[in-house]
Amino acid sequence: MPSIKVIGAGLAGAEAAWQIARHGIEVELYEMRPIKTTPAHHTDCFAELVCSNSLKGAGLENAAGLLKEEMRRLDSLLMRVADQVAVPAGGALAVDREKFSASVTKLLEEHPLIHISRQEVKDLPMSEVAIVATGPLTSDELALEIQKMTGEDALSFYDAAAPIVTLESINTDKAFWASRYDKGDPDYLNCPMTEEEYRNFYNELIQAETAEVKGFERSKVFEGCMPVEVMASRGEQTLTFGPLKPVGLIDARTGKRSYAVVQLRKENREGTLFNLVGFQTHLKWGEQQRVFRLIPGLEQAEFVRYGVMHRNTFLNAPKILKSDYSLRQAPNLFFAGQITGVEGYVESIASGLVAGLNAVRRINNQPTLLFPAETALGALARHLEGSPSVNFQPMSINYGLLPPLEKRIKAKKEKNAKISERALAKLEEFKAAEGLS
Ligand SMILES: Cc1cc2nc3c(=O)[nH]c(=O)nc-3n(C[C@H](O)[C@H](O)[C@H](O)COP(=O)(O)OP(=O)(O)OC[C@H]3O[C@@H](n4cnc5c(N)ncnc54)[C@H](O)[C@@H]3O)c2cc1C
Repeated sequence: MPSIKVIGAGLAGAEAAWQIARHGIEVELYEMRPIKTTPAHHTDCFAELVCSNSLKGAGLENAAGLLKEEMRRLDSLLMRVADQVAVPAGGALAVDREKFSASVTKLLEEHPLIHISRQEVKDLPMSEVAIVATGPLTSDELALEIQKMTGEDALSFYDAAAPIVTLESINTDKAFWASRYDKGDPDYLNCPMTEEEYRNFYNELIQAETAEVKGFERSKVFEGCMPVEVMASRGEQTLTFGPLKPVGLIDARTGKRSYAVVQLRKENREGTLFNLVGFQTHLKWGEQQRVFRLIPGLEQAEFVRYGVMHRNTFLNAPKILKSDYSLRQAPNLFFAGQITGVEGYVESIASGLVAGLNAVRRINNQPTLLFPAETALGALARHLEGSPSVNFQPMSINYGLLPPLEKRIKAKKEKNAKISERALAKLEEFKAAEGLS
């Protein structure tokens, strides 16, 4: 009996394994947890939701809702289980995370065609048909293998996030509302610094203790999400030409420009939370509180989230993958999930579904599938071809062709429902033509 290897039983791998098995093909499913875990996972279950329990919008007038509906129509296991364990969440599909992953695990474990090995895979299977779905936290050794194989020297990057503070804890006697050059509404809160205050802040910042991030190298951070302390270490004035630049920010109360300004931007619609713009950081949490409270106006700041940094492994998909999720240089090897550059739970599951179907096609010597561009699945797959909205940055790659659809969704719900209707009709046509059930 031919079989297909699936490496990683996260969201993409679990869905891919199911799709393969339901086509009557044996699956060897490899998962390294609990023998080796990742910094984000907490359980040994498959398809663990590592952070939020939301699978985004449920309605058909939004892109994520359409993507989920298309998956249901292709007998997605994860969608079926999600619907069974849904919890009330307004217009979103949210799930009981424990029931969700426990149920997926049980169904895969009980499937007669799925053989599970709890072990870390360290080599890429080159001769047989296989899917790599090891996620943004792919184990180091395998990541190195992928890097060697693809020749990419930019497989692994680090994402950093800025801290968030409450509005009520900001001293608005010191901070002032304005947007740079008075463009648009004065939506930012600005904390002005004198030269002395800046120097004091700068000296504390460059000496503050950072949290340890295994394997972190400064060279592997995108300029766009460079931690503030790393940027500061380039020179005393770097921040005043970067996130703390004072140009175009005049405090109406004094009519003057300050030596440096820290800007805070609304984090939520209610405007009760603000993030420190450009303050991505991996300082220790206690140090974040100590140093950032030196900023005038933030002396009493209450931090609802501290800045964090995590590894994010992904491929330069437009360069090395085909839009059927296979590797250009090794067509039997497919990639799925966040490692391909897709962002989010739902998108990871969807890529696993399509990669699973295509691996089946490959082993049966049939041409692989390319879903029509009008469908959400087709739009998602096209991010692999490097459609214009795709750039080589983690967490910024969305649906490829879907943003225009999403824009239209905002404009008119009814119109969007029609777009979705057409997408689903196209999907049904495609299913019939390709003999998909
Ligand atoms: C910290 C964090 C928070 C996130 N929060 C959200 C969120 O709230 N909402 C959202 O939509 N998206 C979120 N994402 C993004 C993304 O949707 C998830 O990471 C998603 O789980 C990706 O699915 P995946 O299948 O690609 O990877 P995963 O679900 O991570 O699955 C990969 C699996 O492969 C296993 N594995 C790794 N290496 C090996 C190996 N060598 N051998 C065997 N097994 C291996 C891992 O143990 C894991 O089980 C988050 C990502 C991170 C890192």
